[in-house]
Amino acid sequence: MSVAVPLSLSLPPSTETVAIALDERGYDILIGPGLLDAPASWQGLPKAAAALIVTNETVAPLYLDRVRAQLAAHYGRVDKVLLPDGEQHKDWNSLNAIVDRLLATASDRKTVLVALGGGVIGDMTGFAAAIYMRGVPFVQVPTTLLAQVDSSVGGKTAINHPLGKNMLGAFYQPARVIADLDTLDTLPPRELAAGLAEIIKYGPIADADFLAWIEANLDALLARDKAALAHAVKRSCEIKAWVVGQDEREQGLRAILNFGHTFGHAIETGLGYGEWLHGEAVGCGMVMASDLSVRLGLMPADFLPRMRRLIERAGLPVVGPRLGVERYLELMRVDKKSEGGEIRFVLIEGLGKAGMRGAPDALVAQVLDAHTA
Ligand SMILES: O=C(O)C(=O)C[C@@H](O)[C@H](O)[C@H](O)COP(=O)(O)O
Repeated sequence: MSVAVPLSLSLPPSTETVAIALDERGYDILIGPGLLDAPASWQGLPKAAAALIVTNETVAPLYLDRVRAQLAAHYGRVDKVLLPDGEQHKDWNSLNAIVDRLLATASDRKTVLVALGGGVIGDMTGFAAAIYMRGVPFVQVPTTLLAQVDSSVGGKTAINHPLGKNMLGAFYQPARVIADLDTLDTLPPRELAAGLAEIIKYGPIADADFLAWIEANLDALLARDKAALAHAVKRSCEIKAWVVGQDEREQGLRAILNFGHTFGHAIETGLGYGEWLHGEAVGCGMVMASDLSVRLGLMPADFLPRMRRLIERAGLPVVGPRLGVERYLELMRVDKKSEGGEIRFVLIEGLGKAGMRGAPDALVAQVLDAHTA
C-alpha cells in the first residue's frame, strides 16, 4: 500500500524523515514545520478517485481547509467526516460514522482515508481503513505531540470497550505519516504534557542518553522550542521504528512500548475514558511501574524518585486515583499482555533496557498503596 517519497521532491528544508522498514508495508514519517502546506508532503500517496478526511470538531476549524486543499490536487473528490473529540468517543459509534460516510459516498476500495488529529482519530481511522472492504489505504496526519511521537507510528489501530482499552483493533500500517511540528503551537498545555509522557517512556526502555537529554531539555520542550521538539519527535520515532521493524505484531520486543500502560490503561478504564488523558495515565503508570521495578530489585532505589521528578516536572499527575487494589487488579487482568490470568508488566531492568514479567499481587498492592490517593 505504501509509496516511498521520491527524494527529488522539495520538502521544506528542515524536514526530517524516519523510515519504518517493513518491506512492502514500509513507509516514511515526515517530521518538520510547514509540512501541511508543502505540496511535496502529499505527493506520491496511493492513487484513488477519492479521499476521506476523518477529523474532529476541535481540529477541523484549525487545519481541515488546508489539508483539503492539498488533497484536492490529487483526488477528484475529498470528503470529510467530523467526529466528537475525546477518548470517550473512541468507540463503535464513531467507527460506524466513518463507515457510514464511506458507504454513503459509494467509496471504492482504493479510497484513501486521512486521519487528521490526535491519537483517538488516528486509531479509529486506521481501524476503519483496516476493515472497510477488507482494507483501504490510510495516511496519518498527527496534530498532537502524543500522536506524533507514538500513536500515528507502527500500525496499532483500535477502539475501546467499556471493559478494556484498545480491545478491538488490528495491526494496519499507514501509507505515510505527516507530522507538522507547527500544529503543536495550538496544543493545550495538558495535551502537550500528555505527549511528553510518551517521549519520556522511550528513555528508560531503550535509550539512557535520551532520558538524560529529556531531563536537560524539558524546559525547552515545555516552552515549545521548535529545535527541541524536532529532536524529541525524531528520536522517539527512530526508537519506535527500530522496535516495530523487528516486531510489528507484538510477539515479544514490541511490548516494551507498553511501559506504564498496564497501570495507565487501568486508570483510564476505571475512571471512565476521557477523564484523564491517555498520556496522563501513562505518566502516572510509569511512576508505578518504576516503583515495581525497584521493589523487584531490577533497578536501584534512586530510579523511582528520578522518574517521578521528571514526570511531575512535565506537568503530569504522579498520584493515581484510589480505585481500590482489587479493582486495579481486575482491570489489569484484562490487559492484552496478560496470559492465563497472570498480569504482566513492562519493567525496567537497567537504564535503556526493559522486559516483561509478572509480579506478586501483594507487591503490586504495595505499589498501588504508595501511589494512589
Ligand atoms: O505501539 C505500541 O506497541 C505501543 O504499545 C504504544 C503505546 O504507547 C500505545 O498507547 C498503544 O496504542 C497501546 O497499545 P495497546 O496494545 O497496549 O492497547
